Amino acid sequence: MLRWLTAGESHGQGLVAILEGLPSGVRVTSDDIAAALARRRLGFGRGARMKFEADKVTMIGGLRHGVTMGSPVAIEVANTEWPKWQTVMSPDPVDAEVLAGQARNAALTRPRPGHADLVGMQKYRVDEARPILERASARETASRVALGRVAMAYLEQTYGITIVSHVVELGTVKARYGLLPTAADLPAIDADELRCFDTAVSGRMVEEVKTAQKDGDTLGGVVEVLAWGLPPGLGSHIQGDKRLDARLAGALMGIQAIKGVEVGDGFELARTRGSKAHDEIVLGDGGIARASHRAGGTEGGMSTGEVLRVKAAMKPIATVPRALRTVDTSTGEAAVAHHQRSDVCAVPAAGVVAEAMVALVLADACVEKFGGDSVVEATRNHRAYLDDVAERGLQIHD
Ligand SMILES: Cc1cc2nc3c(=O)[nH]c(=O)nc-3n(C[C@H](O)[C@H](O)[C@H](O)COP(=O)(O)O)c2cc1C
Ligand SMILES: C=C(O[C@@H]1CC(C(=O)O)=C[C@@H](OP(=O)(O)O)[C@H]1O)C(=O)O
Repeated sequence: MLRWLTAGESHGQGLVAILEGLPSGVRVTSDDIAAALARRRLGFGRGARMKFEADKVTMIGGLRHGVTMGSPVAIEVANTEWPKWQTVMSPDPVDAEVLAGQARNAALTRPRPGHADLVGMQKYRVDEARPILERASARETASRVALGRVAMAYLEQTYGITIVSHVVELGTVKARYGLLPTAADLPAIDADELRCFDTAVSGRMVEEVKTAQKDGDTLGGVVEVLAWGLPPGLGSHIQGDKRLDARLAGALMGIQAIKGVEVGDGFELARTRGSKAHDEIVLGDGGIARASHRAGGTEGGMSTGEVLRVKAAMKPIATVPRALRTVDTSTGEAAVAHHQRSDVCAVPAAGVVAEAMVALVLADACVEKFGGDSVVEATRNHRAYLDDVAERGLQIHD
């Protein structure tokens, strides 16, 4: 079993992340992780903080000379903003007079609709939103992307699995494309830092963000994560919590602001008759084949061996510049929500986080299916399983 955990606040000293259960022999470096973190900062419409803050990565444990040892991988992502916040966010007590002189310490008593502020104040018995928003903030996703990069290295090197995300909807703009059969078919387009594989559509998405920004508004959208090279049989039908689709949905919904998940043609299938909804099993050139790919790569809670396709819907950013109505909890009077600098749109970044979560779930399912304390052992188990499926005439030929 793979286990992961993160800690740290948005304006704290840094984030820490631990991943336990990977075999030895996975090659990954702090540069690989820094590159993954750099991708998460991209996307047109992100706020000023993305420009002036750097993600400083330190590998704390689990690796030696760029190779995992089988021990827990521990990563620190330092917040380079920390010097400005070290009094306000000090873990140790700070003199009240010193704190009073800090503008950053002003009590946040005008909770933002759509963020964790109000319910967090109710639940954790605090009189302002700072202790809540610090952890609710999607800054935390940097630590999950760091772990996801390690999981991706394991998936690529052991099983040849590739994972990619792209933006399929941003505000009212939709991207249209056919099903991409292999990762190699992806055009290498990252237009205007919007990870959308259709340049024309990317341009319209950028305009959508600019217009929202001009209007003092924010945007959400939909990202899709695709994974190639999965073996059949990851996950299981035998218990709800073992189902691969359930595990993917839980992990994607665990990303800040994700409000919907779809596997394959999900919601569209609900509107389609059974005769048109399922992927018929037919005789292809080499043996068994599928006539279509609507299910998105899972059946019965197990990977089918086809391209995995999952979508995640992100609601618009909660910190709306043209601030929304709220109540000032210190006076009990009507007010507008507190607003600081903020992202207008973080959909492409959410795609990078979604990739990381898919990688962690798939890595967990692979560890469960193929075991092995080293990459060599896991690779051998994987090969033997695929050979057996092929010998029994059950391999899918697309
Ligand atoms: C990559 C990313 C960046 C985000 N940036 C912001 C932001 O700048 N301002 C904001 O108010 N919310 C932002 N959010 C959304 C909030 O983190 C989220 O709305 C909040 O944690 C409340 O959780 P909920 O939306 O799931 O209810 C971001 C989310 C993600 C995934
Ligand atoms: C810091 C990151 O995202 C932050 C996520 C976030 C939120 O409320 O979720 C609010 C913003 O923080 P701040 O208000 O300090 O500018 C984003 O910048 C990051 O992704 O690294």
